[in-house]
Amino acid sequence: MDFQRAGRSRASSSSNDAASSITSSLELSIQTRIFKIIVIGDSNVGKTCLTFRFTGGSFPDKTEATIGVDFREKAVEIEGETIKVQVWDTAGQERFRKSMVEHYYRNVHAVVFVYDVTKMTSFRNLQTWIEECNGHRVSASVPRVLVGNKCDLVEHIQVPSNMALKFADSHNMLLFETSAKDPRESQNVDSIFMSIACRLKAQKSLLYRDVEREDGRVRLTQETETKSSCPC
Ligand SMILES: Nc1nc2c(ncn2[C@@H]2O[C@H](COP(=O)(O)OP(=O)(O)OP(=O)(O)O)[C@@H](O)[C@H]2O)c(=O)[nH]1
Ligand SMILES: [Mg+2]
Repeated sequence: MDFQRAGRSRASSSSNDAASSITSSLELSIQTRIFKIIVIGDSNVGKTCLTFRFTGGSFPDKTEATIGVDFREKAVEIEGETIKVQVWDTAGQERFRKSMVEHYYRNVHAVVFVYDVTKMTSFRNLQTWIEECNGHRVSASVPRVLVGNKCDLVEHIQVPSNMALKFADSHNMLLFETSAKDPRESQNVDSIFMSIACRLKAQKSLLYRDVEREDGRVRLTQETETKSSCPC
C-alpha cells in the first residue's frame, strides 16, 4: 500500500516522463524480493558479530549488548535474481527484547538460532528459544538453522559437534559450526545466510513480481512460484 501512495503523490506533481521513470524505478524496487531472517539466542553468543560478518565482511572491534533489534541488509544474487537479505539482529537479554518480540516474528521468512560452542548453557537454552518461536505461530515451513559460534576458541569448546548435530537433526535444522571472529570462516558465515536465501528462493513463496497498472495506479499482484535448481 505504501508503494501505491508513494507512486500517486509523486506522479501528480511531475511531468509524464518523470512519472514513467518513477514507475519504472518502483517496478524495480518492487521486483527485488526481501527475505526477513531473524537471529536469536542467548546474550553474548555472537549474534551481532555474525550478522556484521555477513553484511559488512568484518568482525567488529567492539560490540555492546543489542537493545531491541538492529537491522542489517545485504543484496545477494542467486541465479540472476537480486534478493535483499534483511537480517534482524535481536537482543538476547530479556530486558532489551520484551517490547519487540512480536515484531521479530511477524512475517519472518527464516530463523537462525545461535549458541556459543564454549558455553553449554547457551546450548541448553536453545529449547527455550525454540519454544518462544513456536509460541509466536511461526509456521513449520519457515526454515530454521542452528549456528554454533566461537569455534576459534578450540581450547574452550563445551558443546561437542555430535551433540549439536543430534539436536539439529531432531529439530529438522541444518547445523553450522563457525566463528564470526576467524576471517578464514567468513565463507562459512556467508553460507549460513546464503543457504537460507537459496532455500527461500526455491520454496513456493510470495512474489511481488507482476506490476499491473490500472487507471495510472500501480497494483501489486501476488504470484506463487516454485524454483528447483540452486547453486547452494
Ligand atoms: N572468540 C570469539 N569471540 C566472539 C565471536 N563472536 C563474538 N564474539 C565476542 O562475543 C562477545 C559478544 O558478541 P555479540 O555479537 O555482541 O553477542 P550478541 O549475541 O549479539 O549479544 P546480545 O546483543 O547481548 O544478545 C563480544 O565480545 C564479541 O567480540 C567469535 O566467533 N569468536
Ligand atoms: Mg547483539
